[in-house]
Amino acid sequence: MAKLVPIPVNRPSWWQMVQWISDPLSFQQKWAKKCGDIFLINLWRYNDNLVVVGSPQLIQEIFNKDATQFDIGRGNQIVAPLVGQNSLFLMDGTRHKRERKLLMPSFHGERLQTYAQQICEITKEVASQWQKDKPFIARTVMQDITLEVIIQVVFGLREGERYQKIKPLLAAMLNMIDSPLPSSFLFLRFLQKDLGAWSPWGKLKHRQLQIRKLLEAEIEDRRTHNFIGTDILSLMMAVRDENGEPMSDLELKDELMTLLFAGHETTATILAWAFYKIHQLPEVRDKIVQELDSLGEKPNPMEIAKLPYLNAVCQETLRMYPVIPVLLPRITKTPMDIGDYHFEAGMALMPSIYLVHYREDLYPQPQEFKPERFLDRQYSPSEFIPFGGGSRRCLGYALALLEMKLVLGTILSSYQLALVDNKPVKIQRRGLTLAPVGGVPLVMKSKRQPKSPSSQKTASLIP
Ligand code: HEM
Repeated sequence: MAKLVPIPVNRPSWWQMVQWISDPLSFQQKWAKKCGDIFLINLWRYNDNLVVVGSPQLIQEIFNKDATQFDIGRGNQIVAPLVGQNSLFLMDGTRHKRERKLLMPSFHGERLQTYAQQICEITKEVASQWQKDKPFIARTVMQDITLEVIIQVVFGLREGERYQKIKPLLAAMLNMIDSPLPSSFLFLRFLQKDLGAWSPWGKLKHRQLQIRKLLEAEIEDRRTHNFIGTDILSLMMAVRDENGEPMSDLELKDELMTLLFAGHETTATILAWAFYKIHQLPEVRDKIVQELDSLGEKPNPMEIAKLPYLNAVCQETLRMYPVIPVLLPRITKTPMDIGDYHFEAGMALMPSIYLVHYREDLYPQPQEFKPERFLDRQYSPSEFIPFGGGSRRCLGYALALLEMKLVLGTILSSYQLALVDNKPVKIQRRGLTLAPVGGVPLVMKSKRQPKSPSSQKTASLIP
């Protein structure tokens, strides 16, 4: 049987680019209805061979294929201006494999447990500044927490001049691409012109250079003083590959930028969505709080991380609100067949988190927030893909999930919060990510004491 090819979206490429930047989810929804699970898009002056894939079967085949059959780093040039050319995002083949092997131990196993207490303390410290009945923006506060987590966990920085400087610089750099119009700078390379410190691109590059200088000074300082801490930077400086080679300074700097960039925006955004849904649906909040109370007054952070309903709420939030619209593009190096489809060399395959997570056959009533679906059913690695899959699966997924649960658990057990108003919150592009418009305004109504387990019926906790 002759193989199929993806149906192209029959609109001008400039129109597709505008839609992709301004509202990538509606764009995908509309064209999936017309063309089915897989279609070809052409983004003006960026790439005319992009294939959006919404079928879990095809995505599983893509994940299963040997990574050497695709160029993935090459397809990620869009992040190069933010993280540098020596970032994991931009690597391919054996270089990518080696770098992942060097970085992976910092994000898994027992290492994670050592970060748990820090995450809870940072959360408590930030929340302690809230005043009763005074509104705050959930996304901003979450960014404060997640940036602090990255700075402490990755750099081991808690005080000092470098610490004071790096936080506002990074927040300012990312805030420069916080809505659709400025985000277009990332997609349109001809706009990336450094016309001095006052031009938008010049300003972004200037801030990036300042951050890189701070990172350079930190690495230098550690070398001079032979400092070895428990943070990720210390591990990165100590690891050796199978030939006994350490990571180069350029790699260290670019990977630090990568972790800063990939590790806190995403987690802050998903936490803001979680607070939104939890406070929109009182029954969800009540169930989480009951579950937290069942652990007693001062639970161990790793006990919080194991709570099943809290875990299901995090998964349902990740399902409903994909932080990025599609996974990293996998560019075919040679012509290849996947499922019933044939792809020529040079096609950029983009598994769509959004299309998969809103499939009626997998997630009945996908527009409804129903954490229970994750208690009732086990989803396969290509049916639930908030962190991607295969050889490029998110390096920080375990840290991100742990952070989500600990931040939610720490705050919900000690504070009664409420949404400032009941207006539905829309999704808007923020650089390469998708974030809630307005950032979810919340207000602290009162502090609360966790109830002792004996004063409640734990049997009724889980639906
Ligand atoms: C809720 C939070 C997060 C979400 C939703 C998320 C999502 C993703 C996704 C979808 C990818 C692409 C995977 C693919 O194409 O298969 C990715 C890659 C990556 N993420 Fe995350 N991420 C999160 C948090 C983090 C954190 C906390 C870190 C590190 C501190 C991190 C570091 C990375 C890195 C380094 C990559 C590139 C991996 C590679 O190319 O090999 N992410 N992430």
